[in-house]
Amino acid sequence: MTTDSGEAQSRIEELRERIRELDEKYYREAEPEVSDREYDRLKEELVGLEEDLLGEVPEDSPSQQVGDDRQEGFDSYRHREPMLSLDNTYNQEDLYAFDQRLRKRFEAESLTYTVDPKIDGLAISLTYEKGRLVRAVTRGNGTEGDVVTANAMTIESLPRELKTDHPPEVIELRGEVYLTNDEFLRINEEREKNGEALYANPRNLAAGTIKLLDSRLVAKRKLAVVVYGVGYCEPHFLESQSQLQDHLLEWGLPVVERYWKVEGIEEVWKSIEELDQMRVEFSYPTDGAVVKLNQRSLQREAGRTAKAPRWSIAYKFETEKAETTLRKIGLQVGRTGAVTPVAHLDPVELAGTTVARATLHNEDEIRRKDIREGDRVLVEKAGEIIPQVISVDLENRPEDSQPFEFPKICPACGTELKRLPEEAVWRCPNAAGCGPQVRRRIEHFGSRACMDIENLGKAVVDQLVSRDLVHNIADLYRLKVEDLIELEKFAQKSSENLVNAIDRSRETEVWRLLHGLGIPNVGAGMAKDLIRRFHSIDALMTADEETLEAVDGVGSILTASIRTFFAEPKNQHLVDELRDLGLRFAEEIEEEDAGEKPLEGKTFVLTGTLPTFTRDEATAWIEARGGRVTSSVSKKTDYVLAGEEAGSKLAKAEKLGVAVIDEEGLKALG
Ligand SMILES: NC(=O)c1ccc[n+]([C@@H]2O[C@H](COP(=O)([O-])OP(=O)(O)OC[C@H]3O[C@@H](n4cnc5c(N)ncnc54)[C@H](O)[C@@H]3O)[C@@H](O)[C@H]2O)c1
Ligand SMILES: [Zn+2]
Repeated sequence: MTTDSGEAQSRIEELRERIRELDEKYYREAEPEVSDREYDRLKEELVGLEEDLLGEVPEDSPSQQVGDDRQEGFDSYRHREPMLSLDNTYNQEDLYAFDQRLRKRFEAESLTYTVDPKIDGLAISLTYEKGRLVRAVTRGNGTEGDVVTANAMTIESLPRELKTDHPPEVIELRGEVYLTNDEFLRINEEREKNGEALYANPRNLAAGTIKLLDSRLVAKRKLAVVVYGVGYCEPHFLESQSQLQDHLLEWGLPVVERYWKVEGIEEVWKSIEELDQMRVEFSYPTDGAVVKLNQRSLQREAGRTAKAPRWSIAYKFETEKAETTLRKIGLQVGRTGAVTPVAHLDPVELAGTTVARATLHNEDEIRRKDIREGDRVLVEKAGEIIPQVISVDLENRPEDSQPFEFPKICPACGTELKRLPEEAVWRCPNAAGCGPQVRRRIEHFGSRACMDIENLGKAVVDQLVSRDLVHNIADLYRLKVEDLIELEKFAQKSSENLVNAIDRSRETEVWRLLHGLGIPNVGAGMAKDLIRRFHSIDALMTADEETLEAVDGVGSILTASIRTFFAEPKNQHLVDELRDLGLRFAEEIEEEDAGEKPLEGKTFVLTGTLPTFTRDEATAWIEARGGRVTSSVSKKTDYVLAGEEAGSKLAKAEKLGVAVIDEEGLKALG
């Protein structure tokens, strides 16, 4: 092997690994690390190298696979027809080449196509049997997806029945679940008020929402859907894409705002340009156009690859970019000690706003792109709120430029930074003594989303910390009126008010205290769920992994996060101090719970949708009677409580010979 091909080989390996990593973040966690444009560029590079070096693109390359969105906690369903991805391109030549391939294949002068907006949401398959909606399933790995029927049912515009007297026996329709731009902004604003992390864009928020395990939470976010395709239909009667569009409309389904049926690729191109002009007016985010061969018979003949149909292509619109100079790489210390690099830029206009800062994500990202202070850089904003640095102009790099060395000590307190092997971030471990961390923790603790202590704002916290009056949240409860009078803008009355407000917070709801502790990944909603389940901070502290993971919405990251927090001696000490200071640690438990324990020692697993109980309610009911609920079926499971649409867990129970009961059966046990 020559050095060149050796280099190409190692770049291929590197790209494959990176793409797998980004797929995991995007599809399963709904938290992309880079913009879509940047991801697509990496894929383009990979395909190019694979073609050059190997002569063809191997089927098991991540460039040829449909990203997998399946998650724990859902039953799975096998699509009658696979749900594929689409080949995509950002350039006109590829689009014309697509047309040329098809014309050659069919020996035709010109072909009829449809052009749709490409909605930036997530794909969903909707099965109607005899006209009735029976199932909604995510794309999953293309062959098998997660059943999300209950969540899809919260979508107001999704008809339960097709408006026709002659519905097909079975039809699997394909569409996109999305959030309008307005709803996205509304939810993020609310999250900001509550001190919760913001979502990067509507697509990720929609993807995260459809996968919530509690449909009542889904209902609070107004998901919407648009239907644009068909996977399977019995009997086969649809002859073209345009005929399908007519039926969708007639059946009362929400369809794309506008679609074009045109002759030949020139017309396709014109429609795409027209779409690009008008799409700003659409209520949903779009990132391109989807071109489809109109005739179904030709579609079938054209066939598909493992990843995408050969009769369709997505043309994606470029995102705006701007070039500027990166002056300095700064560091920010967050509430949980994460140290994030930030690019300080010469201000530049981008997509209607002035950009002076851009995120650099983490050390690996800086190294990967070899970003240095003084570089000319390209920044872009692709549906995301925060701009990113996408590349560096290596040719115009100043001669004296130096690679960026990620600092080894905290810029705020000088403590040596730590990086866990499974994490990409460096953290300052000095939670108790690092200025910005201490300030942000105390601010967070006093905020409306936590203890709701009036007048304990940022300016006050800054003074308390810099005057050495407060070093941690427990110190707040030791403050005296005399201490506060010394502060700027404080007098006798206002000092008394603050001391009283702090004092009153001792009695507040327990979830507020839990949220205020600042455990990474535990937001207000999660804190409520945890307290509803465990009733006290102490019970949560001693809960084992299995019990934690059985709580709706708690996965392995959250479990690790909670257990790591309470395992830290400094945090244990803080919790002890708060207890001694008289803060409320436990909710009162209803009478019922103190009574008999007929389910003592019994382990349950829940699956499917129950007729009257939600999952949380069923869990609480079982626990109140001494039983335990866990997440996966094993020989140790005593009962599987199965509702409608129960899937793989039920099958497993039957295989292991575990007793299966329904809600009635459960009530009979208690
Ligand atoms: N930022 C990241 O880290 C990251 C990671 C993985 C994937 N991605 C993004 O996701 C893309 C790959 O995702 P994908 O496989 O879902 O492909 P895709 O989104 O490029 O295209 C296929 C999908 O388009 C959707 N679609 C929307 N409107 C449609 C219409 N009118 N007709 C037909 N289909 C329509 C369907 O859901 C279909 O599954 C990448 O190109 C990239 O942009 C980003
Ligand atoms: Zn520090």
